[in-house]
Amino acid sequence: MEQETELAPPVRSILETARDRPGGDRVAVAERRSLPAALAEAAAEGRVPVIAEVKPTSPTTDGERREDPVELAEAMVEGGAAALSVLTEPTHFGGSPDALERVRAAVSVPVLRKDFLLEESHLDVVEADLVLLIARFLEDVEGMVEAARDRGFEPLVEVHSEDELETAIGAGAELVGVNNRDLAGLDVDLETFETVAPHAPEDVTLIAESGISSRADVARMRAAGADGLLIGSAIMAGDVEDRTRELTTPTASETGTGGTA
Ligand SMILES: O=P(O)(O)OC[C@@H](O)[C@@H](O)c1c[nH]c2ccccc12
Repeated sequence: MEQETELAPPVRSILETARDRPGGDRVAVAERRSLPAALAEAAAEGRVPVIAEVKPTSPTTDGERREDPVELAEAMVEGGAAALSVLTEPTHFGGSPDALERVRAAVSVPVLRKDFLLEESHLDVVEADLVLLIARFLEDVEGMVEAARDRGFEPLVEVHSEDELETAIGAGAELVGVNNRDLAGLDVDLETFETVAPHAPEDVTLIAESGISSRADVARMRAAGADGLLIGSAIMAGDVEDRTRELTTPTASETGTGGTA
């Protein structure tokens, strides 16, 4: 794990509170919904495979969306989202395990639990189809990958560099998210995905995370090899259904009919 002094102050504070948050009783998912299958299905139906994120607020967002997360989630699915991500971090993102539980009961697409999970017991707070594991914050990525699978949750291992990608692959990750946002400075650069993606083995499902805000960004990440795109702020910033529909509609270059994004 990196020196935490290198991290942006909000991220340090998130980690401090995450460490102290209680674990739960062991929960296991009854029937897991497959992310790769959902992404492939969306693509086969002519939609860009997007994981839309219910993210009420964040350290880099002004204000907070206070609607019922279930309403937001249903609007995202209506707008064409292949899967959903739900923040469960309460102090900096306005999330909750309860929101995830209710969203998962209301929709039939796979749902990712988005949080800063630092130890095994944190996995036991709520059921999800997928859990985010941030390589940078874990000493034993492989241990957490196994602990997640053991409970029936598929791990999505988040990386930000080629080194972390190697760690993730070495730990047995089959789903890898490349975060375009640097958790040290919180700045976003889509080149991160473009730089890291070519080093991933073919059989890994690759997700481009963060900073995707237009159809041009979507086309750029798809061209760089993203099997799926994780989009939060750009969808949460407007009418959620309309924004999701816009970002899941392929540009001419992606449908192969020519033209540019
Ligand atoms: O809102 P954006 O820029 O579309 O990003 C979504 C998602 O990638 C981002 O919320 C995220 C990626 N990794 C994280 C880890 C923790 C908290 C949040 C995140």
